[in-house]
Amino acid sequence: MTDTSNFRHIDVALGERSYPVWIGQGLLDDHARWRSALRGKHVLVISNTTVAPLYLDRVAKGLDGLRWSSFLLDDGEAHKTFANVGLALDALALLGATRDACVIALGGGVVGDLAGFSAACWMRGIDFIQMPTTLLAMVDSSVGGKTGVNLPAGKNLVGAFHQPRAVVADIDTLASLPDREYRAGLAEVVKGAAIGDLPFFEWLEQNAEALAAREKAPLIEAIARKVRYKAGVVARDETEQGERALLNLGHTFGHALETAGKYTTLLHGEGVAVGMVLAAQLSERLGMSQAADTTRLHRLLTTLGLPTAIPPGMDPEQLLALMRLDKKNTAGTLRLILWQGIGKAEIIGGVSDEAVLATIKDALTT
Ligand SMILES: NC(=O)c1ccc[n+]([C@@H]2O[C@H](COP(=O)([O-])OP(=O)(O)OC[C@H]3O[C@@H](n4cnc5c(N)ncnc54)[C@H](O)[C@@H]3O)[C@@H](O)[C@H]2O)c1
Ligand SMILES: O=C(O)C(=O)C[C@@H](O)[C@H](O)[C@H](O)COP(=O)(O)O
Ligand SMILES: [Zn+2]
Repeated sequence: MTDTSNFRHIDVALGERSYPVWIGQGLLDDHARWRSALRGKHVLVISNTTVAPLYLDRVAKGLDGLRWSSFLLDDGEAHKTFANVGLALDALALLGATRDACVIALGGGVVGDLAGFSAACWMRGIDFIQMPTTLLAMVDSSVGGKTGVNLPAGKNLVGAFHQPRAVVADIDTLASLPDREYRAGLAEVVKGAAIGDLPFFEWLEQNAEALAAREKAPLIEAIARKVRYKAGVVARDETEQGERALLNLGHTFGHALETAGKYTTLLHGEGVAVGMVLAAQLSERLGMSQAADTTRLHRLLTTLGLPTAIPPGMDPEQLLALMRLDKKNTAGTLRLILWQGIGKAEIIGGVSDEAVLATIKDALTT
């Protein structure tokens, strides 16, 4: 059952489509709570071959009396593909899922993004519930309704905004999460603070060692603060007409680094960590921010055990070409989230290729 002392409830306020984010211990077994978000009789649980053996049984116990099946992805970013969306839709067809069916996404961000997109596509949109099992998915990907898949040409190039009905973040599942994945999740926590919450950034600096050591109290506090921050941004700008783009700090560089490394070199959160440092360095080059802020960002990421340097062997021109396919760009110009210092970010258009290339080349040589 849910341990109430560590329980948090945060709403994503979107009118009739508002939904709760429940954060706590034992939530996968709190069937009455999450079953309240189910409407029909059909459920497809989408997970992967690593997470399902660990946690699917606990979810399955809550599906008594329903018609349900599961669809398991192979593990890894390389499987966040259109082909797998097709197979997930086939699984919904085989189940006979009607419009009141629900998809449950049990896993990290890869599972959540693909499951959410499958739900958005089936019969032009059915319900889904996020059950994130990585730190990154708890603090970021399960909240806000960005769903989608990668193409060989780049990350997340196909997708839809489709909000979940509920987010069930059972932090007990983090016990089995490898350290490297845990640290990658912390990068998206730092991002939220770096964009728009100076007091949170200062709190992270004070609690960095405890967070790196996975201490429970600061961890719950960090998850809740990041989710509350993101929920506010999403409520104000659901479809990224303005402010929401700031959540992309570090991502134009980061996605290019992930794609260039064929998803085997850097995890998403690691790409975001390196990308935030590059965005800070580019901002300095353009006279928008101070070296002292870049140093603080660098120090916090390092204390949390995150990479801050471009992996060896990356080609600056290839990275720039990948950055040109970023969704924030407009005809002919690169638009990036740049940094004005801790807690302040801005979307800037017309960034020159020269400035981006010089930033990447400097980072590769220092
Ligand atoms: N939609 C959004 O707003 C959004 C936000 C951030 C990231 N993303 C996307 O999320 C993805 C990254 O998500 P991620 O970092 O969770 O990666 P992931 O989904 O690949 O999960 C990381 C690894 O941890 C394993 N795992 C998951 N839960 C586990 C557990 N409890 N115990 C043991 N192993 C576990 C997975 O099998 C995988 O190997 C990327 O595709 C990224 O683009 C989306
Ligand atoms: O929720 C958002 O908005 C984000 O940008 C969150 C990011 O951390 C996340 O990686 C997202 O998937 C990036 O989206 P994209 O629009 O750059 O594909
Ligand atoms: Zn991200």
